[in-house]
Amino acid sequence: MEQVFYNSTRGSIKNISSSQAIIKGIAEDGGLLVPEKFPYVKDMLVKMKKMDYKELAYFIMSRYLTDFEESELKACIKGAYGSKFDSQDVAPVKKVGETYFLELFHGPTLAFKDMALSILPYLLKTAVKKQNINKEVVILTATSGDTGKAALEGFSDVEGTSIIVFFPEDGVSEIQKRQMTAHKGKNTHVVGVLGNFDDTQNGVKEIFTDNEYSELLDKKGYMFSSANSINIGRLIPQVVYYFHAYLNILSEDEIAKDEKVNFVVPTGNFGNILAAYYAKEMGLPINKLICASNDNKVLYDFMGSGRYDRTRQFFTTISPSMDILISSNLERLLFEISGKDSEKIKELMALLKDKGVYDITSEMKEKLYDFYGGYAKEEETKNTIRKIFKTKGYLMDTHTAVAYNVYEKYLEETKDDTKTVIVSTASPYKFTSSVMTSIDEKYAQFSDFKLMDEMSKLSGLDIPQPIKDIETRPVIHKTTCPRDKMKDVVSDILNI
Ligand SMILES: N[C@@H](CCOP(=O)(O)O)C(=O)O
Repeated sequence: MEQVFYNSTRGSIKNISSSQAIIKGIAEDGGLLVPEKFPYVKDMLVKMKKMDYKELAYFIMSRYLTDFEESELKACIKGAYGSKFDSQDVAPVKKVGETYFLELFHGPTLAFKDMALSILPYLLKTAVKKQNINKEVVILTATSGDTGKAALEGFSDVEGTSIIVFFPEDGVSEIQKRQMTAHKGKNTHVVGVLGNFDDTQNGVKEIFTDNEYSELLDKKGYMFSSANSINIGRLIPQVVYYFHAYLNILSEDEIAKDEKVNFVVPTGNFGNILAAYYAKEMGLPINKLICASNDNKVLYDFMGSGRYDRTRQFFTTISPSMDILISSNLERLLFEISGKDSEKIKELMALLKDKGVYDITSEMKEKLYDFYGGYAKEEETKNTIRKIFKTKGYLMDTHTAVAYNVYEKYLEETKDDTKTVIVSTASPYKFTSSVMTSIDEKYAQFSDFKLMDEMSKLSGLDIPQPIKDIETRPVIHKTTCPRDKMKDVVSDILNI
């Protein structure tokens, strides 16, 4: 297999191995680590058709994680995609009307983050061993709702690691919050930040790139890594399910060999849709990557104008995992469409930090051709949930509904009849109140927890096992902190 090395988008790191990249999480210059090239596998799609999820995961991931031995990577995959998923298929594709839903919420925390965070702890542990590191790895995570619980689940009681999750105290659903604050695990810490997700993510990134603090940590026997999609070890496992979805539809003869499909991705931090872009670069026949936003439509505006402008009102919406104005992984796309120009990326990221706004060049904008941006207002999201449930009997969560609504607008505008896959990122059970009141306002009188039963009665879907007893689970993690005290909280937790 051809070796693939990793570079920082901002130029300070060149040619490190995949295990080094996974351990690092983010480069010291604040840049993100990217593969130097994309392995091309289009000619092998027919061969891949016969693979189950684990075989496919090995096929794709082994082309990126080239310093992992076959036995090491296979062990990671086996550990990750087993009994914790409630579907044999791991990521089933459901046809609803003429559209396909790629359901990524069958893992232990009911969101797509499980697809990568089930395997990241295994990859990290293997990488640490390969690099002969004998420090405790502290996983710092910022979450707008879903990553946090998936990371806690993945890293709980993993030897040689501890995990600290920061979430916006008032910016997640009740069920998301309880999933995190009631989480058990000796090495886990959960902290509510008195700010929004951008504050939370910026705070974490500042800690990561504080070199003096890293030195202190090093002396005390610790090192940081990330469970967010800034870590390339989060992103690569996500590429797999785009192939899986395509091959699934191909096997069902819904499309012909080499026929292109569209993917519609509810987007916040840009990791999920970037994984689809990586799949396209690897030769997966993709027509459009439809980037769906909620009222925090910074990406929609960017796709249309080439101007990224985070200086705007931040909205707390019913699709909280997408309430983000600084979309981390866009930096990786900018790097690709600039012709891997790290000087340009440094300039744009400095503008983003200092002024909150940057413009890409017209050449870069042309390369956004693969993408289509759209957004759904709150009422549109609610109407979509109600309409699709009433007309097709399919119950979606709020994030998936944003994607579906944007797809309807795309269809209306383009009349594109390419087969389309909606990426369904979370179970409706994580957002019971928003989903149920979309169907009928009468549900507004019940709490999120009580609505789990109502949802089950209405939809005929069983309450997922991992959250059955969530209402009565005691809250263990009660710490909150202002945005500018996050580093102090980390120091307290680590006792340094
Ligand atoms: N939507 C995310 C925000 C963090 O994104 P990530 O993909 O970088 O982990 C969440 O639910 O926490």
